[in-house]
Amino acid sequence: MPKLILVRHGQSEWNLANRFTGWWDVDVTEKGVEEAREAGRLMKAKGVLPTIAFTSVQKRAIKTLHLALEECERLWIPETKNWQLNERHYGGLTGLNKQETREKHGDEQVQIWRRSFDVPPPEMPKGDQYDPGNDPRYDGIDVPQTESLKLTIERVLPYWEGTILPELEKGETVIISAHGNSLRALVKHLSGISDEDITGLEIPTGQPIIYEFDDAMQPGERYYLKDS
Ligand SMILES: O=C(O)[C@@H](CO)OP(=O)(O)O
Repeated sequence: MPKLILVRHGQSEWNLANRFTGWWDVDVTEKGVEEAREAGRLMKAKGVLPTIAFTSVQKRAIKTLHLALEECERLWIPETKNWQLNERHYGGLTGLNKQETREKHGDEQVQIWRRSFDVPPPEMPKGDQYDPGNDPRYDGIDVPQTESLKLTIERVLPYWEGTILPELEKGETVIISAHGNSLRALVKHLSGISDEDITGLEIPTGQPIIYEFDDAMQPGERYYLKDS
């Protein structure tokens, strides 16, 4: 049965600093490095070994992938990076401290920006210090100025359907190393979670999530590898 492994990057510097991150390219912390390595050790111990890898163009996800693959001795597998697996773009909130933003705008507003299905955060002004628009990795890409989960789904799912799913159909064991909200987008689709219920779903850092696909390429119940 083809298997899909989803892993959110290990703790990032801005997870630790409690700042809205989005497309800003922060590194993993020491704890994040250890979480990533532990994910790889777990895959090795459980014998769930990826044969092909996908990740975003953000170093916290790329490094997590490499650290995990190193631990399970799979650094050699083919790997593709694509911006469509990036974290949701946090718009004008990027760089702000989450607690200070709650104090300024209230808990309810911040929760809407963070977890509502289709309300995007305020747009990032052009030329903002955290605007990745001129970064060469985004050449030829229409970099968004903000994204809701709905907008994130609109660019994650075409990549899933056009590029990743065909690899599973060939029988590959696929690992995707990505981000809290790009993975929420995928899990919403694969587990058929409603627009209302997705607001309550959190994806922990460095914990491999598994889907097994049947002959008709229908995903089973997702589970945490540590619980299997
Ligand atoms: O800051 C971010 O980009 C994300 C992930 O850390 O935060 P949130 O939990 O608010 O979606």
